[in-house]
Amino acid sequence: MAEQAPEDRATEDRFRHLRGTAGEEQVELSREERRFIRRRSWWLLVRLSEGVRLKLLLTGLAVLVSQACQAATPLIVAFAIDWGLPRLSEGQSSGMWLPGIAYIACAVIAAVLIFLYTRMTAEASQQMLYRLRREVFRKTQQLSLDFHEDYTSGKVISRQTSDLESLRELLDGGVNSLAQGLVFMTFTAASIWLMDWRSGLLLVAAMIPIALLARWYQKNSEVAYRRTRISSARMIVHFVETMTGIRAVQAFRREGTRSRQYHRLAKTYRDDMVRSIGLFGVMQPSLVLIGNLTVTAVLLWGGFRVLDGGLGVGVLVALVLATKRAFQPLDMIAMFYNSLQSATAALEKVSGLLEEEPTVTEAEDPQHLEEARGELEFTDAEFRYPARGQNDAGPVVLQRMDLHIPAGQTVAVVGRTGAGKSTLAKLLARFYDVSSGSVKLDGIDLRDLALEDHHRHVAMVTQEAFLFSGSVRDNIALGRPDASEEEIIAAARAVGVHEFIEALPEGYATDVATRGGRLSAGQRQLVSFARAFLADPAVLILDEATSSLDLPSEHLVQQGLERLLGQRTALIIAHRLSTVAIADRVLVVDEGRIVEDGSPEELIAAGGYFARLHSAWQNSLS
Ligand SMILES: Nc1ncnc2c1ncn2[C@@H]1O[C@H](COP(=O)(O)OP(=O)(O)OP(=O)(O)O)[C@@H](O)[C@H]1O
Repeated sequence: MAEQAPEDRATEDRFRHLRGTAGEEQVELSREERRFIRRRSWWLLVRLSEGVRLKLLLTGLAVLVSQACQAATPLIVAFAIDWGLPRLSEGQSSGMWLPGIAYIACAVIAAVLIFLYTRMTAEASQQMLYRLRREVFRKTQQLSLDFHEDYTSGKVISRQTSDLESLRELLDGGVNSLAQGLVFMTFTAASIWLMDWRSGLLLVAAMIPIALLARWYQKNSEVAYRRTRISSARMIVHFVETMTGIRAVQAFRREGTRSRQYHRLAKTYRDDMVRSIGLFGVMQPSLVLIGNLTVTAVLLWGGFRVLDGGLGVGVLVALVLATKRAFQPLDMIAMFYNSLQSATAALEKVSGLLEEEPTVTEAEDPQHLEEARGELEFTDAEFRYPARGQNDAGPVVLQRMDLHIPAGQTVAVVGRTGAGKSTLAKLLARFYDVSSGSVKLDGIDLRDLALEDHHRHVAMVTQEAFLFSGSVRDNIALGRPDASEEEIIAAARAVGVHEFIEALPEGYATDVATRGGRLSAGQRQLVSFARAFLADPAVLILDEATSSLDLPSEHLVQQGLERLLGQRTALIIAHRLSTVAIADRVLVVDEGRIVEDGSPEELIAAGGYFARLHSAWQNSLS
């Protein structure tokens, strides 16, 4: 698999609890767990760098040469003072122009290379982020419904936004600063060694406390940043949930409670961030202090040696300059380290998400079905909802069901809430696969049917009748973007929504998200019927929720529905008995079993659950 680091089976089993998004909230990790997750994260980065590696190499080279040029400047100063000045005083002009030309050449080369590598880094890092954004989007769209029902859109949003932002900070500026800083420090340190090895020793001594400090920071900030990723995701989840459920929030006056919960989450995030940045706040000044103490030591020791005549003044000036400059990049490196820790925590989460695999997949060698009649068959079909992250699946929701629906039949499914009606629809739409037994369309097991053919032949119109921002026309043509204007209008006419659309401010071109294009629940339902009509599937599944409709529009929807059904096979999760009237057959589902099956008249005559439901409905009408 392209998205996974190559590893053996034993490792796979040992770290099952960290696979994919499982264990995402675990903050403290053992050494081995840490290594496993790190490997996955770095593997992702390596994969993303495909195609830009040459650019990265050239960037590295450009950084190397430009920093060498910059590090050479103190040497040129020393050369100018100790070699150039005496010659100049003897009247030789070469004492001035030789160091002058060398200095200018170094400055120009460095400037040109800095321009080049800044550009190349931006191109390489943006290319990597572009790939990652696309991958995260593609993956989250691909993942089956069980993943989304468990993971929530808030978490996906936090992966796609705040986590990728952390990575952007690192790739955009961080890597550049690190390469620049390291190369600059190495060259400057080398030039110090060349000028005076004793001062070089002081520099090496300074590396000891720096290494200890870095170790301390890494250990602590890793955990701290992991915490910030978790608290940031929780905050975003709460925000997204509140906004998507804003109607319920306002209807039940939950604003205060939701705000208080959000404040708590935002406070935790703030505290986690302060803790992480606080660690950086200790490391950075400590580095500056170590740097300044080293400069003082070089100055003092060098000063005494100048007095003794053991060191030239020019060399001492160059040494102090170089030592000061050698520590300058530490600031940048520390910042890099900080963004590295933050990005690594983000990368852990993103690489986990990319490791997830859809549970509903296409067979290796799928069967094709050009034209479908629409015959459906459930054989010994049992279903449990998968319990993600746990070993056992949930309780049995559908109990070994046998059901045959001939092509063209309209079947209404009724039953108590939680009986398993929607589950039946979800299995037909292949949002899930049965746990055992089979579901077949025209004799082909849905698991063996090519996904494209399944999508073409089986369409589901959901309760929410979701419309995407864009024109009414585009919304109708969702399942068949190549449909002609005439076909779109014909579909709208068929379900009886054409006149209404024509009356909109810009007709079919009206944007459904704008004020003039905002549609009522019934109108949205009709547009979604037109969409399904245009897609022309052999099997239509309707999870209808029309309780919000007033009577006239309910009548309109009813008419639209009848025209939509036509000769298709239809499974209607019926919440209103007026819909059941148009069904050829009614199934009463209870606790995952079909307990009554027959025409509406037969079931009324039989005097069971459906008969009671029907008489209650009759009473409510009279
Ligand atoms: N994603 C899920 N994960 C786990 N259990 C689920 C999930 N969705 C539904 N269930 C459970 O499966 C059972 C059947 O649910 P289903 O949605 O099919 O009922 P329904 O008959 O359509 O109910 P309603 O009329 O209220 O929509 C219920 O007990 C429910 O709690």
